Parts: sequence; structure tokens; C-alpha cells
Amino acid sequence: MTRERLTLYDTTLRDGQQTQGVQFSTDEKRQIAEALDTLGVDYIEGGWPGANPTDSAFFEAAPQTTARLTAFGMTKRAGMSAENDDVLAAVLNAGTQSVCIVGKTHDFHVKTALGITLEENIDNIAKSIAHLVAQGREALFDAEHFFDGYKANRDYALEAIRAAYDAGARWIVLCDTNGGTLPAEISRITRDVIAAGVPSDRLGIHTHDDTENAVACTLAAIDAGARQIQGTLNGLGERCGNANLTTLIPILLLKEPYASQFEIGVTRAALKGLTRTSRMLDEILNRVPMKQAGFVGSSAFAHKAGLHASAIAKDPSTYEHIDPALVGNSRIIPMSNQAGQSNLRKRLSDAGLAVAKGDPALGQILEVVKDREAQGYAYDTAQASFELLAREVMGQLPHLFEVERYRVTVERRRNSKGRMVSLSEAVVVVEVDGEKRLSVSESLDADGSDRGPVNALSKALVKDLGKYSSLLDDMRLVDFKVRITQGGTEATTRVIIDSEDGQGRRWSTVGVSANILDASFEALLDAIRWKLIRDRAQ
Ligand SMILES: CC(=O)SCCNC(=O)CCNC(=O)[C@H](O)C(C)(C)COP(=O)(O)OP(=O)(O)OC[C@H]1O[C@@H](n2cnc3c(N)ncnc32)[C@H](O)[C@@H]1OP(=O)(O)O
Ligand SMILES: CC(=O)C(=O)O
Repeated sequence: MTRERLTLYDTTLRDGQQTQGVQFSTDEKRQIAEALDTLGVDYIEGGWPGANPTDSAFFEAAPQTTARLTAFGMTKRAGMSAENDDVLAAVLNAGTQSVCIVGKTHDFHVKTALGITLEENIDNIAKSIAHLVAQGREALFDAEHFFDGYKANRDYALEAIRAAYDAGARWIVLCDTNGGTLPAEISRITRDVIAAGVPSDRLGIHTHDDTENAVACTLAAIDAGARQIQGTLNGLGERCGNANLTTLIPILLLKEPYASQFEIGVTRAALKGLTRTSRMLDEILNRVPMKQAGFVGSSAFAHKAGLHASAIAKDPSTYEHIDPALVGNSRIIPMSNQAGQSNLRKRLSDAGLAVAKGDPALGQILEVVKDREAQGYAYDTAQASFELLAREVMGQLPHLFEVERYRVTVERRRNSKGRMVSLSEAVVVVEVDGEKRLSVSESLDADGSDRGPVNALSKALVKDLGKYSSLLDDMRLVDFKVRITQGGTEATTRVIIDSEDGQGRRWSTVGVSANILDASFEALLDAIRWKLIRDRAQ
């Protein structure tokens, strides 16, 4: 059976940039465009040339891509010709082969947002598309508020997209701009558009995630006949985001009926780079990757419950809908009070600790884990702390150094310019190979900004650990999370620290205490110990 081609249109660099808090630099845009091209999408919407300096600069030195780089803009304004509209001119000046313009299709928006007549809007759409086509460009029309417009005034919404189609638009993209339409309605309306004369292979879908149905709505539109899919990496986008291509791509390649019915530009080999691409975007955004993201999240194949882990050890397909390797992700068997001996043996073997089935150490470790979790510890995330705990119970925790005492002071005072500033100082006394060493560190960065007491403590801890110091040069603290939890009957503080090193390893450790600094100290100490043990083992 020949499979029909679905076109993937990425708008991470345009709608994705409309996410609150997201502002890509030109270089970052280039890097993302290259990653999207490697993945195999068909179109990369690079932004709105002329709207801001970054987007203009991106198109001025646009990367060479196999995917069609597309400039975005809006229909010409009423009262001027398409040739004389400076906003449209700036979009065309970007020189891209494909140009996508947004236009109104909801009568309410024409009257309220644009303040023009319904006829003027139809004329603006037709003339703008005709102008793009006359310039030799491939024209795409984003039919803004199409589904809401269709429900309010079906004839007008259809007339608006018909105007774009008749003027030569290659793609008519139905947009659920406010993200409130549900899949069944998307499907019904898309079918009606096809019945009204816009062919399936000229129809696209652009959804938003305001009801967390953007992916489902996109699939509903594909089922109804739409053949271009718009979306973004990690579901970035205005308000709650766009349809998530990081979810849609593996669905289209791996799930039925899509895998048998359709072909997309992303190959099975490129799919293996999906998790890496998703994390690269989070890295650029300085965001912690969402653990529970489908397919690419670090919890997507984490098997916490004892019953699950036991079956997974026999056959991973018992609790996995796909093999994680297909999307470049990996399986995790975390430890927690939900775990049984199967989780434990798998986790220990991953850490290089072989324990035979039925070994009494397994029961002892489980008991300690469950007891400590009752005190407020959480080992399902803090895998490195779990490993140290297991080593201790098994008598395999090497003695590296001892912290004899530490002190942290926090001061808030006026500086020489009369401005209030804060400063922390940490003093740590450690014993390494029988020798006592005292280190003092401040919380100030090279640029003079205060990084806080935990930072001062972390710096003092690694400052002089004798023969171990050089092994810690490439270690850095990348995330710090604090929770007030119930430990036994008392409220207590749990700190989780994520660390990273030059080898690209990332590990999490936990500390618990009534005192936030002491909890941080415990997590920091575990982070250092884990790295030293791992590096010594290599
Ligand atoms: C649904 C979407 O997400 S579409 C993409 C939206 N993206 C963006 O808006 C980001 C980029 N936008 C911008 O940088 C700016 O809005 C610009 C440069 C495009 C325009 O800036 P300004 O000229 O200052 O206008 P402003 O943003 O205040 O208002 C938008 C104008 O465009 C008009 N407009 C809106 N949609 C359209 C359209 N499809 N066709 C023609 N004109 C339109 C509005 O009526 C308004 O004009 P008015 O002030 O005369 O009523
Ligand atoms: C065009 C677009 O981004 C929208 O209608 O949501």
C-alpha cells in the first residue's frame, strides 16, 4: 500500500517565540533551525522579518536548510495596496521561497480587531496572496480563528479561506487560535471544509493547547483529511503552547493507523535524535526538561512500582508502549518506597553493584529506603544518593574524607555606594588522609553578584579536598529544589540538588533536615561523594 505524504511545518521560531519568557537570540534561532533540519521537518518558519531586529537578522544570514525556510507576516492593511504595504514588503524582503501570512476569518475579529468591513478583509486576503504569488513565492495562508469563525458565521469563514485558495495559496491552514475547540469539532469542521471545495492535500492544521488537546486536535484533523501539520518542539507557543511536534512525530512514525497510512520527512534513524533535540531546546531556554513529557521526558520510561519493575526485568514490553531507544530515550528503574527487589537489583546493577537474587542485603536496603522516605527523603529522583545509601548498607562505601564541621554566615549590609547587598561566607573543616584542612569561601560571583549561602558552602566544600580536588574541577551545581515535607510527624525541609560534570553526566542527590542549609549540605556532600566514587571506579 502506498503511503500518503504528511507535511511537517515547524513554528518553534515564530509561535514558539510567542511563549511567555522565551526570547531566542539570532544564534539560538540558527542552532534550532539546524536541529529541526537534521530531524527532517519540511518547513521551518523562521519568524516575522521586520517585526524585530532578531528575526530580521536571522533571515539576513539564514542557515542553508533542506527544509523550506519560511517568513511569516500578515495580510496587507486596508486602504493601501499590497505593493505599498511596508509590513508585507519587509516579509517579502527576507527573500524566502515560502511566505506564510495570517489573515482574519472570523467576522467578529474583522469588525472588532481590524475595524474594517467584511468585504475589505476578503479583498486584503485575496490581494495579499496574489501579490506573493506574483512575486514567485509559494504562499501559505494561516486562517486565524477559523474554527470559532466557522461556528459564528460559516459562510464568511469559508469565503475567507476560499479567497486565499482562489488567489493561489498552496496551503490553507486552519487555525484554532484560541485553543478552545475539541477534537470532534475539529474533525467535523475540517471535513466540511474539504466538502466545500478545499482539497485535502492543500489543507493544514494549527492548534493550541489551551485545553491540553492540541495533539489530539491535530490527529483529528489528519483523520478528517488535513495534510500539513503545524507545531513546535516541546509544545512551545502562545499562552499554553502549540501542538507538540515532539509528541506528534513519534506518533506519526510509530502508532497506527498513522504509521501504515502516512509517510513523513523524519526517518526512523532521525527519530533516535528526538530526545536529544528536545533537551537541546530546554538547554537553550535554560529550563529543566519536563520529566513527564511523553516519549522524551526522563520519566517517560521510569518504572517506579515494584510490580512494574519486576515484569520489566522479564520483558520491557510489559509496561512500555514503545522501546525507549526508538526516540533516543532510556529506561530508568528508580528506587522508592514503591519498590520491590526487582527495582533494586536493576538499579544496583546499573550502578555496577551485582547482587544475587535473595541476597539479604536487598531486604536491608529496601528497609532503609522505606524508613528514610518516611523521614522525608525521596530516592526516586535522587538516584545518586540512593546509590551511596546502598553502598553503605552493603559495606561498599569507600571512606574518602570527613567533614569535621562547617559554618555559614549570611550578612546584609550597605556597600560603599550605599546600596543594600547580601553576602554569605562558608567555613569548612575537612579531614583527608588524616590531615585537617580549613577552607573559606564567599558567595560572590566573579561579577560581584551574590549567589547565596548554598553556593558559598558548595565552593568551600570542594576548595581543598587534597588529592580529590582536581577531580571536582568540572563539577557544577545546575539545579536546586526545596520542598517542605512531612518527615515523620514534623514538617521538615527536603533539598534536591542536580549536578553536572564535564563528561556530560547529570546526577541528583537529596538532603533532609529541619534546617535548609543542613539539608543542602547533606545533598552537596552526596553529590561530591558520588562523583569521586564514579571517577575512581573508571
Ligand atoms: C495568531 C498569531 O499568533 S499571529 C502572529 C502574531 N505575532 C505577533 O504579533 C508578533 C509580531 N508582531 C509585532 O511585532 C507587531 O505586532 C507588528 C510589528 C507586526 C505590528 O506592530 P504595530 O504596527 O505596532 O501594531 P500592533 O501590534 O499594536 O497592532 C497590530 C495591528 O495589526 C492589525 N492587524 C492584525 N491582524 C492583521 C491582519 N491579519 N492583517 C492586517 N492587519 C492586521 C491590527 O488591526 C493592528 O492595527 P491597528 O493598531 O491599526 O488596529
Ligand atoms: C497563526 C497563528 O499562530 C494562530 O492563529 O494561532
